[in-house]
Amino acid sequence: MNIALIAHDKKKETMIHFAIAYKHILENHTIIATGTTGRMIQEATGLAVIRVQSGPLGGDQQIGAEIAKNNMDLVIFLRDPLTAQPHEPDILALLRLCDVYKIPVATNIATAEILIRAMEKGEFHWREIVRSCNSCNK
Ligand SMILES: O=C(CO)COP(=O)(O)O
Repeated sequence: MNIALIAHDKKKETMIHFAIAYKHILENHTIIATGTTGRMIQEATGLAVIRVQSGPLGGDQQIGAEIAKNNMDLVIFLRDPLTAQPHEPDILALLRLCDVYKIPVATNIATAEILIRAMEKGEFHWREIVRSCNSCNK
């Protein structure tokens, strides 16, 4: 499965703790992350991370493009709801695409915990079916 990990600055510490706690799950999947989040996860866990641009420089759009190609199976995007972001349109576009393509998306740590545990239990097998079936996306 392909998992996107993204965190705004005030949520990066939470994301690092999440990545450490669930390293045993994450290491069995392909991790794609925005620039700074990805670097910090790599440094803290040693996990292999595919890094795109930093969010404000287009990273959210790059991950959005993968969603539009139906290449993402889970998006964990720890947003900071209390700080204005210069690239707010990109953030909304990414989340909108998750809805368009029906991608499980967590925007806070509580939902992230539930989704990663569901993945651990093998409850994401339906995503393999959806990905192999183009007409399922219509
Ligand atoms: O801004 C972001 C998501 O909108 C995250 O980008 P960084 O991981 O590069 O900080």
